[in-house]
Amino acid sequence: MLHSWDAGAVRAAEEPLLAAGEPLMARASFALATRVASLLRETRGRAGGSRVVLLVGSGHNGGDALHAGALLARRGVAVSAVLTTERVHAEGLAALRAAHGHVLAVDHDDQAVPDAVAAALATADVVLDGLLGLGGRGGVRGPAARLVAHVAQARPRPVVVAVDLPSGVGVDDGTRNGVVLDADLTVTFGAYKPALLLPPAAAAAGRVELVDIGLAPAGPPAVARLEAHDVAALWPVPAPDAHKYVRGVLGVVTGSARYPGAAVLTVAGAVRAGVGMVRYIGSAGPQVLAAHPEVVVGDGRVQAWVVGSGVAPDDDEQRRRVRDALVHAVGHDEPVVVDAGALDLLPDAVPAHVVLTPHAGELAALLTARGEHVARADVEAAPLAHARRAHDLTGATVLLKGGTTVVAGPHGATYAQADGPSWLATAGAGDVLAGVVGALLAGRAADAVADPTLPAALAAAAALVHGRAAGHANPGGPVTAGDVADALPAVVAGVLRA
Ligand SMILES: NC(=O)C1=CN([C@@H]2O[C@H](COP(=O)(O)OP(=O)(O)OC[C@H]3O[C@@H](n4cnc5c(N)ncnc54)[C@H](O)[C@@H]3O)[C@@H](O)[C@H]2O)[C@H](O)CC1
Ligand SMILES: [K+]
Repeated sequence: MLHSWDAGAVRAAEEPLLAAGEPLMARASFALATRVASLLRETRGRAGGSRVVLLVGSGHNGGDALHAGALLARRGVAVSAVLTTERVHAEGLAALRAAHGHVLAVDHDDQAVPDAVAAALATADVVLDGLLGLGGRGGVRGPAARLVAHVAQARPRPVVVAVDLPSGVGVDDGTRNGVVLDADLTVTFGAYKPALLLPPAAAAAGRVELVDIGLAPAGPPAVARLEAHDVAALWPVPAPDAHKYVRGVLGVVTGSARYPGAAVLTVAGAVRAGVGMVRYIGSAGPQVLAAHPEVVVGDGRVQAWVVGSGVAPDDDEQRRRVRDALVHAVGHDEPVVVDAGALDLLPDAVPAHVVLTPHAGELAALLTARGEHVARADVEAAPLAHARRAHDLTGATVLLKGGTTVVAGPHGATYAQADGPSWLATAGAGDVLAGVVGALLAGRAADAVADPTLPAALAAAAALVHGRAAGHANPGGPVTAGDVADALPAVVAGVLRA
């Protein structure tokens, strides 16, 4: 599992170490310089003779960049530091000067990037972004913002290495504030920060390498990301004496006359993820049976539910069945996945074993219906904040679908899963995901009710398997929702071997 800690927790962890005189910045900058040197060797054959430009802000992040620059300069790299403020880390600047690094400055009042700076950037093999780190508040401003825009537009673009974090991201909430310098590599110190896992900021980080500088953040992580072996530990694997009823029966109230395919796909997700049995309720029975003869059509005892995928707003009969299922599920402590056309039927307050699976537009509508006036773009700009808001307002566990799927549950349980290719953004993929979440809730229904943080972990596990199934179905190319479902058994088997 990848864990990330917010700025407050990282600072709390660093405090006693700094008080004890531990050389944290020396460790960080040494690791940074080592990584940049090996990057230069990979791209240019050797580090000596190459050119590195440091973008330096006022804080310790700039200090890291300056110290790393000094170390690189001593290895024969031509290093130029661009100071974006008069107030930069004094010791780092002295080290760079002593190593014969070149120092340039941008004028606060000058609207343009000075020629000398533009020339250094034009020939740089690597640009080190040391503008803002853990202490960054809001976007990059002033001359630093002009520099970032200049580098972002440069063609060819130099390789960008972010120091600790890409400058301009919201460290704890994963937002992007104005111009952000997209990095190819981020070398981060001591612990992952939430922005390195959360959308949309995480996309700016490129590859992330974590450097151990001796920090041990305490308390629960802010955001986690499951890996295959975590999912293996969560997955309901049948005991040797299992039969279909103990493995979990899933009630599925999805699809409508207008969207029968959604019923077929939700069921496909559930049966291929390994649920014991599916009971389908709705008008798409014939289509479901044609595709999945193992399904039982009609009412009966279930351990968990999936409701709403492909339920058209004008299908009164199916909406009544959804409402009945929701009332039954909440009243009988049965976990339930509430998708698409069922989201507007959600009761005001529900337990955490009710798992909502909206996309950004649906989450905006759900919040707006509860008086928040949120647009889809607001959700996309700050997915975690909105998923958490929806959890706070409803009590439900919220899985927000997107290129990176964010899950927010009780007691701060938060996951960000980025397991699927962009090809997964295809019609019906969400229906399959709802089925996979349902299968996991049915298989671990009693646990999911007893431990309110478990539904979030199960939802994240479903997102991992669903994302990987898309990659497995057709590596590097397009997939249909049906292909994703078909790939599930092999992906689950692979995950269980992890
Ligand atoms: N975590 C650790 O144990 C270690 C961290 N290191 C590095 O230190 C930075 C954090 O340093 P800090 O000085 O606290 O913060 P910043 O470098 O991000 O700079 C803050 C600085 O900038 C000003 N500021 C804030 N927001 C803006 C803005 N939008 N525009 C302009 N200026 C802004 C603010 O007032 C401060 O003066 C961490 O990321 C690591 O890189 C250590 O080197 C190793 C140990
Ligand atoms: K940075």
